[in-house]
Amino acid sequence: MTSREASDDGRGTGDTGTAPVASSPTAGPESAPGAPPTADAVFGTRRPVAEHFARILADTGVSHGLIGPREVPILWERHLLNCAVVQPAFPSGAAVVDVGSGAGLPGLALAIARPDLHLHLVEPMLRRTNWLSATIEELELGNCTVHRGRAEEFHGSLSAPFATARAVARIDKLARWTFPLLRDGGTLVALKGDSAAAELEAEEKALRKLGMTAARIEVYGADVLPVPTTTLQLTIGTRPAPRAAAKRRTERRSERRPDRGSATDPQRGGKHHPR
Ligand SMILES: C[S@@+](CC[C@H](N)C(=O)[O-])C[C@H]1O[C@@H](n2cnc3c(N)ncnc32)[C@H](O)[C@@H]1O
Repeated sequence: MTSREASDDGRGTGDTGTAPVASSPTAGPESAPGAPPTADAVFGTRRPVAEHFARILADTGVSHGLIGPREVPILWERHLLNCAVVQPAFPSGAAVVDVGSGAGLPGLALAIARPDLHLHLVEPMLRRTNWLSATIEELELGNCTVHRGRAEEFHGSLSAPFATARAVARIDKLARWTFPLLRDGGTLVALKGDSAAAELEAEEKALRKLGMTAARIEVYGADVLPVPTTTLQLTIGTRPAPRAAAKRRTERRSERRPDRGSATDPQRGGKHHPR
């Protein structure tokens, strides 16, 4: 991401169209590096689509400021493979919310590798959502939906059994943003790298308060990448329905204060029931 784009959320520009991605008007396309032989093991028959995505990233991904030009030579290892190797974390047919998708990482890499998944790409910046929509169209991906906005804005309206994110926020903040997007028993698969164990240790108490019931660290791609991808996977429990939760809170309160019943409770001695 460029620093200019980092402070520009694109709102209020009135630009709701789809950005062209096939070629950049201002810069010549950077040439995407060829796919390494390991791409076959990760993308299988979808390798040509992954190669097409690599070309788009190297061209309009750079000229639209979604990735830096210095990322181009390392597109496969650092981005496409780094993200797509995580695919075993998701069971067949699962819906996955990618929070802070940016240039479609990990969302589009997963959608390409696994056409059985449905990826919901959540991203607040207009320039990025336009680029994502145009890229999805160009790659003819039928298993992606783009949602423009911050993750918090979708609490209560978007939910899935899985969420994922890479390079978006520390795990405690990410959990606050993503747990409400998970169905009961759902799992956040956060691509974290070396910081996974330290972040979990530092935030475990806070994460349990937020509803985490299990956590594990899984490493993917050791056979295909010089630096494999480390994920922190946090599973949440079953949340009580809002009405049941409110009832339970009321019961707990009156258990704690047995001398204080309701205003019309003869035990309470309120004005409706003078002694
Ligand atoms: C450093 S970029 C990472 C992009 C991509 N995940 C990757 O690994 O290349 C962080 C992204 O998170 C997005 N973001 C920041 N806050 C967010 C929020 N509250 N909800 C959803 N996305 C957010 C930003 O707009 C940006 O695209």
